[in-house]
Amino acid sequence: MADYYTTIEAFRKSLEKSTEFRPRTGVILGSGLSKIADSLSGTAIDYSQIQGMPRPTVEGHRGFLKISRDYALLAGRFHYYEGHAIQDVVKPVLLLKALGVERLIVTNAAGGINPDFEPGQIVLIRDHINLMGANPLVGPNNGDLGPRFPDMSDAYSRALRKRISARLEYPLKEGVYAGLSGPCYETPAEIRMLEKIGADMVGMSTVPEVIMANYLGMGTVGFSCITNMAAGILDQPLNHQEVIDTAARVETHFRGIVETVMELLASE
Ligand SMILES: O=P(O)(O)O[C@@H]1C[C@H](O)[C@@H](CO)O1
Ligand SMILES: Nc1nc2[nH]cnc2c(=O)[nH]1
Repeated sequence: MADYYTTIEAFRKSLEKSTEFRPRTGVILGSGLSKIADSLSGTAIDYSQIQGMPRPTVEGHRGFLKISRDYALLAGRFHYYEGHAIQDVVKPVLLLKALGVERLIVTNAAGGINPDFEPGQIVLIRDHINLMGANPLVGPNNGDLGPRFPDMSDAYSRALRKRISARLEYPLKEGVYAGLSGPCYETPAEIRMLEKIGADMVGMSTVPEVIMANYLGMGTVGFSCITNMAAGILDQPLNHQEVIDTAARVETHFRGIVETVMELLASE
């Protein structure tokens, strides 16, 4: 495994110069959702000012950290399909760890497989299926950071999900997120397979981040914004513009949910 301990220490040192905030809650914002970070007060730190932090290359991922007393928001993640090593894909989580974050909210844009879902809907992630073909924990393990064989049976904290559902005015549907490497969207046959193995939505991120967060002992919750129905469900082609447009259309609604959850976690 990459020397994650050294990476976390390097981030800690780099951030010491730019912020004194040490929030307990971290948020990783998915495609087209970075406006949430604009609307919060705090210090903005561009990834270019953080030593060792890669630059995002995908439209909708801007590449800055917004930090306040209670929250650290990352507007920009790294995807395996961009050509980043899987050890770099998890750098946002390592950065949050360096700040002392204990709870993580991950968000993403995803294609809906479950026919009960529709574009624009926000779904609470109950579990995931790792079909990335990679795992950030492969390699020698540093037992000071986490166990060799991490348990993944509560990777999306059941307790936190329960509290979130109780706090929101209406319950969110829950679903299983299948994480594939991308960058192709799926074929209709692949979507039929994913449905059979229990996936409700499909995307190209989140899974490596949640594996790392779970390994490092962060309580994690995740939200998918269903930006499109997955391939073959509707008789229409898929494209990233639709993903960005749908995320933009429901941004205020999504932001309301994420902010409520952030307040809930900060008040504990
Ligand atoms: O970063 P997320 O998972 O929100 O972005 C999804 C997956 C791809 O990057 C992109 C495909 O349109 O949206
Ligand atoms: N893999 C995948 N990722 C997405 N991100 C947003 N929509 C989709 C989709 O349909 N498939």
